[in-house]
Formats: sequence, C-alpha cells, structure tokens
Amino acid sequence: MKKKMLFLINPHAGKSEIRNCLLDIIDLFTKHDFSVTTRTTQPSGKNVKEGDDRYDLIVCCGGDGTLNESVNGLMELKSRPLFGYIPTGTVNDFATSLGLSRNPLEAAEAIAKGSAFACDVGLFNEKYFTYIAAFGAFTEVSYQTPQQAKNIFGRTAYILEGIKQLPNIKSYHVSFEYSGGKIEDDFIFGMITNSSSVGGFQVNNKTDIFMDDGLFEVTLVKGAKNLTERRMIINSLLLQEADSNFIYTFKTSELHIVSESDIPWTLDGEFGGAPREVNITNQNRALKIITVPDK
Ligand SMILES: Nc1ncnc2c1ncn2[C@@H]1O[C@H](COP(=O)(O)OP(=O)(O)OP(=O)(O)O)[C@@H](O)[C@H]1O
Repeated sequence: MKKKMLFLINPHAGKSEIRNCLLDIIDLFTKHDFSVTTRTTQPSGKNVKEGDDRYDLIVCCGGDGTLNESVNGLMELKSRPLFGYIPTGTVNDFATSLGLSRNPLEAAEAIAKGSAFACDVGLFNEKYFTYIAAFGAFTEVSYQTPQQAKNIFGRTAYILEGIKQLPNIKSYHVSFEYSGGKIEDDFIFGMITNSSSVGGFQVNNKTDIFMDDGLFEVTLVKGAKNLTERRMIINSLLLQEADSNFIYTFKTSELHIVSESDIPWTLDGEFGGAPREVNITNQNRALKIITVPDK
C-alpha cells in the first residue's frame, strides 16, 4: 500500500527557490511510492490540521517559522506521523544541526530513503520549539529583521542587526530554577537550546550536544555594570568563550523562569510572547524526524 504523505509548502520562504524544483520533488516522492497531498502554508493559518494524523508522514518545506509552526501542529495530533523537513529558509539552524541538505532535491531524496531519528522537542508554556528559546540581546534580530533584508543579505542581515542593537542592550532581573539549583541575577541574554547551531553559527563544545538526550543546553549572560564589563562580555560572546564571571552554562531537562518585567522571547527565531513566568520542559525524543540514511 502507498504511504500517505502530507507535503506542506511555504512558497515564500527564503528566496522562494523551491518554486524551481517543486514538481521534481513531488515526482521524486511519487516514484518512491508515496501518495502525496500538497498544502501551501498560509501566513496566519494553522498548517497542520485536526485529522492530519491519518498521514504516515508530514513533510514541511520552508524556513524556521514554517518548521516551528508545523512541529507545533504535529505535536498536537493524537498520533504523530513521521516528520520530514526540506529547509528553504535563510538560516535553518535545526537543519544544520541534523545535517540536512540545503539542496531541496537532495533533502527530499533523504526523506524518501532516510530513517527516523527521535529528536527532543522543547515545551515553552503551551508552545513547542525545536532548537531555541531565547530572550534579550540579539534575540529580537531574527524576528525583527524584515523578510526582504533577510532574503537579500542572508546571514549578514542578522549580524548587522545584532551590531545595531549593541548600544541598547537592556538587562532583566530573572530567576532560573532548574534540576541543578537556582540562579537569580540581572541578565542581558539567555538561551535554552537543543541544537549545535544557533543563528547560523556553530555552538561551542558541539561534540557534547545531543539532540535526543532529554537535556537542554542553557547559556545565560549577566548584565554589565560599566562600559569595560560590557566590552568584555561582547568580546567573550563574539569569541564564544564562556567567561564564568559573566556567563553561566549548564544542562537541564526543565526550567522554571520568573522575571520582574515582561521579557520578549524568541522561539525558533519567531516571536514567542512576553510572559513573566515560563515553564520549559524537554519532551524527550518526541519528534520522529527523517534524517539522511547513514545518520
Ligand atoms: N502562502 C504564503 N504566502 C505568503 N507568505 C507566507 C505564506 N505562508 C507562510 N508565509 C510567511 O512566510 C514567512 C517566512 O516563513 P519562514 O520563517 O518559514 O521562512 P524564512 O523567514 O525565509 O526563513 P528563516 O525564518 O529560516 O529565516 C512567514 O512570515 C510566514 O508567515
């Protein structure tokens, strides 16, 4: 019997390159015995709908926003189909971490031939994220950089926006309760990740990061008291050197976060709301994603 595939396509992600090879991709899936149902994503709509658990496989094609929205929909289904991802966005950290091809046809072929990898997913209050939940400096960059600028400048647009923000870095008083203890301080930045690539850059100690170990990697950067400290913090961030005077790093499977003021969060590069209280839990191996055959 043919395997039923729901193929979600964001025609506007990245530079819309997918349009040039869409028919080839559908043809490839059909040749591999999939019965393909296509659905284009809509800007404000829910891509995955109730009843989509009748499919054996849901494949989405788009950037980080499409990925996040599709995974959120899939996680809500009663029984979760396998998941495939064809990355066509600007940065695609999740795809980089999983070793997925940036060539859409190659990525599609890997989905047709590959095997499932059970990957951790983060739950941030009621929303899921695949690779990052973050607040503070730099984090507004990914969802505030206009789509047109991202398309023209790609990765450079993120860096330019980040540098533009440096003089306005604001700190937040936050407490983090996790499996290893509690930290309370003023922070300019915090990220909870499940990925070895963030913002298009490889994260330090990549070999120590597993996407199926039930643990997040947490990085918190303290606020600076003066200009010299600020410069030191920026330097250690740029050089990716964790300086224990300013930067905390630890692993945990859950976090309870309370802040004194509203903090805008980013989830997988999209705006995630500004709650003062956040519960984050690792949904160990909850997403069965198809990766390249030898992975
Ligand atoms: N059918 C559609 N028509 C127009 N816009 C759409 C459609 N479907 C989704 N979008 C919009 O496309 C935008 C881009 O989505 P996505 O984040 O997947 O790609 P990207 O921004 O190019 O990639 P990245 O986030 O990795 O940089 C989102 O703002 C989404 O609302």
